[in-house]
Amino acid sequence: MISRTPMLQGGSRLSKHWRSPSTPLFNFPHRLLIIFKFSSLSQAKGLNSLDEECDEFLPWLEQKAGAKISSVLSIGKSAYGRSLFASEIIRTGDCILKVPYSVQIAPGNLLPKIKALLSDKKIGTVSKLAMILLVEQKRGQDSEWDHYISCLPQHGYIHSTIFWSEYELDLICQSSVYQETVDQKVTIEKDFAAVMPALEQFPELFESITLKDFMRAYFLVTSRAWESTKGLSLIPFTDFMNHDGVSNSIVLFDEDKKLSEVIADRNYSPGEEVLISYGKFPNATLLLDFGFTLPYNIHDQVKIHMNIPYHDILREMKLELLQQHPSPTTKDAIGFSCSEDTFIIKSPKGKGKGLPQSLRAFARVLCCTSPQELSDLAMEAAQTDGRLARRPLKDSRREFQAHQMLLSHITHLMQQHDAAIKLLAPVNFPSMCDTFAHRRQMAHDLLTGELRVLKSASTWLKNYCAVLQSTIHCQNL
Ligand SMILES: C[S@@+](CC[C@H](N)C(=O)[O-])C[C@H]1O[C@@H](n2cnc3c(N)ncnc32)[C@H](O)[C@@H]1O
Repeated sequence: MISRTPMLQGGSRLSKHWRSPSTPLFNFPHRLLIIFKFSSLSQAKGLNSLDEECDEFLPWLEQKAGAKISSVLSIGKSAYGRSLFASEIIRTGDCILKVPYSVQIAPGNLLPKIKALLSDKKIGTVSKLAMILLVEQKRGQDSEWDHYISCLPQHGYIHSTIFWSEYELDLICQSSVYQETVDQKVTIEKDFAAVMPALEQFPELFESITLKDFMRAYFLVTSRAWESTKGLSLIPFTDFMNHDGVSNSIVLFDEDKKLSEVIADRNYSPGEEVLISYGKFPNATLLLDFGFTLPYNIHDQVKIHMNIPYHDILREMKLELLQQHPSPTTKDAIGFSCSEDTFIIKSPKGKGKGLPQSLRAFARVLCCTSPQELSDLAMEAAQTDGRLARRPLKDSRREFQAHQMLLSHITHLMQQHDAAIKLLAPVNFPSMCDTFAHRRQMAHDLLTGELRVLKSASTWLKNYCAVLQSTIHCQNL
């Protein structure tokens, strides 16, 4: 989520931005063991047990910070792994935790000798943070972060698609996540190659660290770090909070007080799992960067690619026209800019159709059949705000053809998604191993979410085409 400003964003009162021992020292009132009342998500998932492995975590972190971090939250286990639970009544607007920057892990924490080796601009901040995790992990109990590092999930609990087998990945080959996963793995491999000199120079710190270890560390960063104006950082304790797609609580950064904090967006009873929003992420992002999906994600979207075919004799002219009149850059849910032939269809909100202007403009250009039609588009752009084919074409017949072409492209994608989803059923086959069943379920969530978005775009296009058809019919009378 990192380089893409995920858990990394926010919007807030503060600065604005974008994840053992057994003595029960816990600040968890014993009465809660008896009076847990679960509701909402935690109830639905039937959860919360005390996390004894983490009993000493909060006292350790508070001691390290020299400050109280939270008096209303306790660490427990939920269906989503570790999580934070209300240990007292929490009311909307309460500040539930404050984590000083001094106990956050940022690339600046790298040992100076390693920092110098990693100064190469090609090595991203995610990889640098990953290196810190690897160094600290290697130091074991000698590490000042041992309490934290030993609480981080191990391989078996990680389900990002970068860890999926080829067979598992094939389940989602209809989704852009497939290619994004391939690309992400290439990036990680390149970064691993780039950090190799550091690994080799300090065998005492990095001996026997494999690409798989590096990938896990990389994933831990993408799934648990936040980006703020001060850069990327892992925020212990805060990163035990799980994601709720409709929560309005986000992690806030107070530059003056040099701390991160979270404000409750609703009331919680003791024992309830306290959730935050990592960002308005579609399942595609949740799956790749965090290794989970939501069964129904209101932020779902579909990335589609459309090209001007090589056999189109107007191809060069069309490309030139599109380059001269670029549409506003398409951004995906996490603010990543998409290339000119990639378009994002979103879940429609309110009256919105979810289809981006840029895609409709592209379709209008694509459907031009003569140089004259193309120069009409250029003229129209010059007469308005300079954007190409932003408004409906004056010629309803051409407008109809462009949207009909879009409709048939989307219909084709729907058929492919539909077929892929059918192959996934039944999702919970008794003989399937847990990991595979879980990943199939996530593939199912991803593809059904994308299909839902495609269907709503298709419905809008059908209606629009029907209106255009009747206009053409009237004009012909
Ligand atoms: C920032 S960490 C949260 C703490 C984490 N549960 C743990 O055990 O340390 C993010 C990870 O929690 C899990 N997670 C968070 N929200 C989830 C959700 N709504 N559904 C399923 N898994 C979730 C995913 O494994 C994700 O990679």
